[in-house]
Amino acid sequence: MPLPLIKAVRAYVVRGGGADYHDQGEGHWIDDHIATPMSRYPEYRQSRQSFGINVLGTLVVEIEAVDGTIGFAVTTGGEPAAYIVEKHLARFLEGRDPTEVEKIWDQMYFSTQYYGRKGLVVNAISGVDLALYDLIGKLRQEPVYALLGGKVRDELTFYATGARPDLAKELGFIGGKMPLHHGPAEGEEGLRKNLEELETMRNRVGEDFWLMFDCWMSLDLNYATKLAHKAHEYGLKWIEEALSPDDYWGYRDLKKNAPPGMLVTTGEHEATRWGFRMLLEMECCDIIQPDVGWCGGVTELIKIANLADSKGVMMIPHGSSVYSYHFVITRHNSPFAEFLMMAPKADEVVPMFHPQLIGEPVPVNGKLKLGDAPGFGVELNRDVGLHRPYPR
Ligand SMILES: C[C@H](O)[C@H](O)CC(=O)C(=O)O
Ligand SMILES: [Mg+2]
Repeated sequence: MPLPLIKAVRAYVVRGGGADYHDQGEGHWIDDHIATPMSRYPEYRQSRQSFGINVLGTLVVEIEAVDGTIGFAVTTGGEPAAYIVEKHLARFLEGRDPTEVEKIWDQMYFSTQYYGRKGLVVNAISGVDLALYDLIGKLRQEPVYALLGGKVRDELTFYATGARPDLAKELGFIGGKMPLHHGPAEGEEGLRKNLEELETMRNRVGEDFWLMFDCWMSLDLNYATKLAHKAHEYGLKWIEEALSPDDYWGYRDLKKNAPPGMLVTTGEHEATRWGFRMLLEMECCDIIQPDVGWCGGVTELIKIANLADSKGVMMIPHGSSVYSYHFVITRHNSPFAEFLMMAPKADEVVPMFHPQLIGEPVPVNGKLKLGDAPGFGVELNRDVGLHRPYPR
């Protein structure tokens, strides 16, 4: 039976937490002297908010069908992304059949290609695509994982990202990914401190628990190679996003020169099948980490995941809560998932996209069974101060 046509697309902006998970209060581990490409400037070293990491805020996209059913999604991009959704992308959806996902994606991408391709525009496209999947699921009364071919395993298994892998172990996660705190501009002393932190955590968690470093694009090839070799002594499982996302050549060389057994991972700031094709064909990494809210949405992630699968590369999406859980549960090359610890001290499991999602599931003992609620299985919290800057 044909689904009701799309009546309206609306884009809202929300401040504080949620999809823009770096928009946190003072004292949160996620904003405490984390190495970034801006760490070369001492005045921007202590806080990522100081250089504007949270300047955009959260984007909420709603798509309403003529029967009143609403699909929605949250991602980042804030007001500029809301402008793109309302003024440019909405025309490719309103009046159309919601199941035309491929054609809608194609039209959104190619109509914006002259100013888009990556970053903010693909972020906005991702938000629309996720809301469209949520709408189709809600109209068909099926969870998104069922639309994607169904579960290949009963439950999700998680590692945790946060400043306290030792506590993550107690909470039942299979591993802990810690932020790197000191970049190349902090010299040998910074390198020593990075290694001391790793050693401390290794001593606390024992030999077998996975420990990883998230370098958030902050290093150069020499530093990353040196860090990888020194960290090997403490059993570092992977080195993540060590270099600029544009430095495919650097990633290729880092992977070639990494110590045996240590994985090189990247991709959370990469977008589309073409960006990931570069990473895969140049053999830049062992795990690709697309963020489904940034890389082009589910429609594009299907293509990215298939490319990775054909190369025998794992695809472990970056964060993004329910939007990645529904995908990961359907893929053999995504054997585990990331959980981002949003508690300020990384000492308890709290919903990743709080306060924007109602009913957001969280891992218990590092595991999660997905329910069968339609769409992505969550509702939008309308009490978070939704602001629609560009009503039509
Ligand atoms: C901890 C990282 O710096 C960043 O905030 C999150 C991230 O890159 C990840 O979860 O991966
Ligand atoms: Mg990361």
